[in-house]
Amino acid sequence: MTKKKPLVVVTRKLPAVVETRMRELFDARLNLDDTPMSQAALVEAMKTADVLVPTVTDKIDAGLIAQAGEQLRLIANFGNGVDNIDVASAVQRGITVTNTPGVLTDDTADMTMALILAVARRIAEGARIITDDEWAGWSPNWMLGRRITGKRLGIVGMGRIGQALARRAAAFGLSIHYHNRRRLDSRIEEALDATYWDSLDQMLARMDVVSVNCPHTPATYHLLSARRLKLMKPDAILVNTARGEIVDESALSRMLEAGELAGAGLDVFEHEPAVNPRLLKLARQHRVVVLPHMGSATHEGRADMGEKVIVNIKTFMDGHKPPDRVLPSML
Ligand SMILES: O=CC(=O)O
Repeated sequence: MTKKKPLVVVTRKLPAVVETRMRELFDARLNLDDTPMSQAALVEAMKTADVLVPTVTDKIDAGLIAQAGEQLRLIANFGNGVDNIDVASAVQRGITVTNTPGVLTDDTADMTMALILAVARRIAEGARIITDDEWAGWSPNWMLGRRITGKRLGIVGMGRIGQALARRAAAFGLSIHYHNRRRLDSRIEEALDATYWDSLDQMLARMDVVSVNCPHTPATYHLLSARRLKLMKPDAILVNTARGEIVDESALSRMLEAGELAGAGLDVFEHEPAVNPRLLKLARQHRVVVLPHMGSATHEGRADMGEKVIVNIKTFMDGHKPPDRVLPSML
């Protein structure tokens, strides 16, 4: 007798190659027109699915998890960050949670480096000048940015993405500094030629560029608070490709408006897809470069993320521990 295929509800449209494979392996309920699921549709999915595949745009909170049917055993997130899921509530209810680490490391590190360069070298502003037909010709004192070679980069969160950024930034001549919950193994630290700062406050005060690369958890919410942002040098740049909630956006806007910080590059925001109007104004004045949460957005990355989701579901359904299980203790 053939085993009944698990009912897998996917909340958003995924790459075609992923959806095709999901249809072969599972009783897959796909979101073909990619409209984000309503709360009612999410509740229905929780009540009927064996496996839910949400993304960063779905808030799977304790209230929703409390409505899960008995059969829901796995939430296989299409994404690395799991701050959209109340992992502790899920696990308490016997639901396993998985994510997609590793496959978006390089793409996100690339985008972080791109934002550092974009802010320091005024790339978005220069491109706009051309497309708005405002270029009157080259001149020695025009569109001057900041040299990044020889400057100090402070990485907040030295996991996979932080380390991938460190390798890229070193090639651009930046010296590498980091703050992390746990100090890296000395061999890794040496290979990266990275200086560890036990005190985030002290590191912030000495960096020319600060990059946020830690996960968003209750412990990192507003980690870059008004007080900490004020520690940064006025000619420093802040870049965030992790999660908007880690930086106090209002405090950051205030400092940029007051000229207490040179610039910022932001791929993520506190209330996505809404962007703080003050940040938008700053972006129009070219003191901030803003991007619409596209750090991991490559064709290859999305296909790889889908493959990870499939492997997690398949392994779990075959009765084994899925490779990317997330436990509350990891957060
Ligand atoms: O932001 C994207 C992710 O966490 O996968």
